[in-house]
Amino acid sequence: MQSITIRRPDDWHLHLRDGAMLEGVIADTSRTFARAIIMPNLVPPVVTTSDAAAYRERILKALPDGHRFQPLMTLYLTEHTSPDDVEAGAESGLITAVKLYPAGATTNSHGGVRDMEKAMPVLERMAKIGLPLCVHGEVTTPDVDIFDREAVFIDTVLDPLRRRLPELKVTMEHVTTADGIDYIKAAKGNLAGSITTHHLIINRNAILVGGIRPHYYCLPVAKRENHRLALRAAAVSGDPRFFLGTDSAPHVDPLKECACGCAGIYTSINTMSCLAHVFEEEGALDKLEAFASLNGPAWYGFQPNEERITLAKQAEPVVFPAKIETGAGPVTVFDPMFPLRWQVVPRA
Ligand SMILES: NC(=O)N[C@@H](CC(=O)O)C(=O)O
Ligand SMILES: [Zn+2]
Ligand SMILES: [Zn+2]
Repeated sequence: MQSITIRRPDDWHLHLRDGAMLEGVIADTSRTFARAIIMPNLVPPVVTTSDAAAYRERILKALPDGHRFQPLMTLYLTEHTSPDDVEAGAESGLITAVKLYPAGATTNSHGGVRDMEKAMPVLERMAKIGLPLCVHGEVTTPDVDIFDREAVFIDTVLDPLRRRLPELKVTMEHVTTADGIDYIKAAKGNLAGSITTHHLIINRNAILVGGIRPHYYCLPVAKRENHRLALRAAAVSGDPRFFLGTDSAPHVDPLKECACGCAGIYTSINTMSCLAHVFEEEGALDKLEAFASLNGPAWYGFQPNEERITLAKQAEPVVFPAKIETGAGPVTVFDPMFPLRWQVVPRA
């Protein structure tokens, strides 16, 4: 049987939500991942250091017995965020990054930033203390086509910001375009990108061909095939600027299967199986560890995990549930549309 052993992976972009949903999903991450950057787009969002401390406690309380997992907390950047609060959070080790959501860009982002000028004092402080900014890189102006929003964000928001504050460390999260990959590769430093599992597997046809399929709808929306291929090439390249951020984003099925469905794909439970498949297909299983376990910690200034996990290739397809049941309701699991054979060997 073929198998591969890598350092325990981390997830550098994860939505755990709160309450019954948090309790229903956390084990799917903590079973496999040692750490994750936790997105702050709750309702209401995690905006202050004390909000983040309280949310961290709720996450730790929801952890199943015997699971060791470190939530890395982020703050949701608003036009009123206090630079001193951010600095205090970073100093204490509680805060790993600050998250920029352009207002209206995605789920629960209405309180995000409208006028970048108003966020400059916080961004300047972050540049000074070396705290990374994570960005949802899409413009929200209605005249920009939804498939172009990432590329236009790079030109009109990200590049001007990086020219103005070259010392600021920026993570372009869930990169979905060749434009994003090229922009990161061309940067002289202080820029990296996370890539999701699902964007390595689906292109926009998955959402629209043969009927509208809400469980393949997420933001940034999946793009054309040439973009998917560019993401794959970057992910399997070993280039330290690219790493895994699953963006696993659970919504209960009724909120996805309706006239105006939420954006988000749930991949926590089968991400490593999907990734091993993708990396094997690309002839790059030897680069899986860099993507899932080494590049992320190096970028965020952590040591890689000492513990290892083993993935074993099974003769028969590995079956994941079509849905998980949570106290908040059922959540459909990402279906990669091919049989999965790689399985994380359970801890002894
Ligand atoms: N990715 C998504 O489609 N949805 C995320 C928000 C986000 O990461 O943009 C969510 O919170 O549901
Ligand atoms: Zn996002
Ligand atoms: Zn996200």
